[in-house]
Amino acid sequence: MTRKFTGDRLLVATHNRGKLEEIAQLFEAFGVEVISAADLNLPEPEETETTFVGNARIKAHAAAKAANMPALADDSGITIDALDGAPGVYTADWAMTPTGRDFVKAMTDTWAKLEAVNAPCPRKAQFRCTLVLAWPDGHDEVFEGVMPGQVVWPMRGDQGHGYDPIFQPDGFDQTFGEMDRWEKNEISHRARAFRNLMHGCFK
Ligand SMILES: O=c1nc[nH]c2c1ncn2[C@H]1C[C@H](O)[C@@H](COP(=O)(O)OP(=O)(O)OP(=O)(O)O)O1
Ligand SMILES: [Mg+2]
Repeated sequence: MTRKFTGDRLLVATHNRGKLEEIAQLFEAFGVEVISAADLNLPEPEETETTFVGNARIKAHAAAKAANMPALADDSGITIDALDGAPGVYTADWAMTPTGRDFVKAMTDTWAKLEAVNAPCPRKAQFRCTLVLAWPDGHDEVFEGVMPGQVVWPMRGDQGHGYDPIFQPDGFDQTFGEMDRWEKNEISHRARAFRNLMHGCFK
């Protein structure tokens, strides 16, 4: 039996503003208010696992225990076919520089890697999201969402966050970076995982 969430406030175990805004907007329609681990000054645990679900579990359980309330974590990233699924769980790491995250650099490097292997077009890729809802007693529920598409160049659009300007979802002419936040939030990997979460853990 899937455990239900019955509160009207939920802790979201993320330090990523872009993600938080999307998750808050998704919950808004259901009357659930979200607070983030960053707002509560909770520490950012190290993501030492090699899978999305493993890292989502680390973040969700750490926050649920620290705040003694249920917590939702999102671990996500892009998998690119011609790069054998990279960057995958290392999507955020590809943006790391000595002075913090630089996604223009990450997108430029990603494109250079695709050119280097002479990847045929379209350069198929998937955005993936794993959501873990964890309770302080150690129970958790896991939900996933995938949005297939292609990596495009040059970057297009200044909406969204992360790798949005180089990801064009299948069935659309715009990149995630060109879509307004409502549009992206209807079709994204995160929206798809969220729908599964609502079916599983909410009434
Ligand atoms: O919708 C998205 N649009 C563009 N890029 C995205 C998206 N969703 C994930 N991404 C990228 C950003 C980050 O480089 C990585 C997630 O890494 P991930 O560890 O799950 O998140 P994070 O470190 O940014 O925040 P936190 O761990 O505190 O939730 O994938
Ligand atoms: Mg992270």
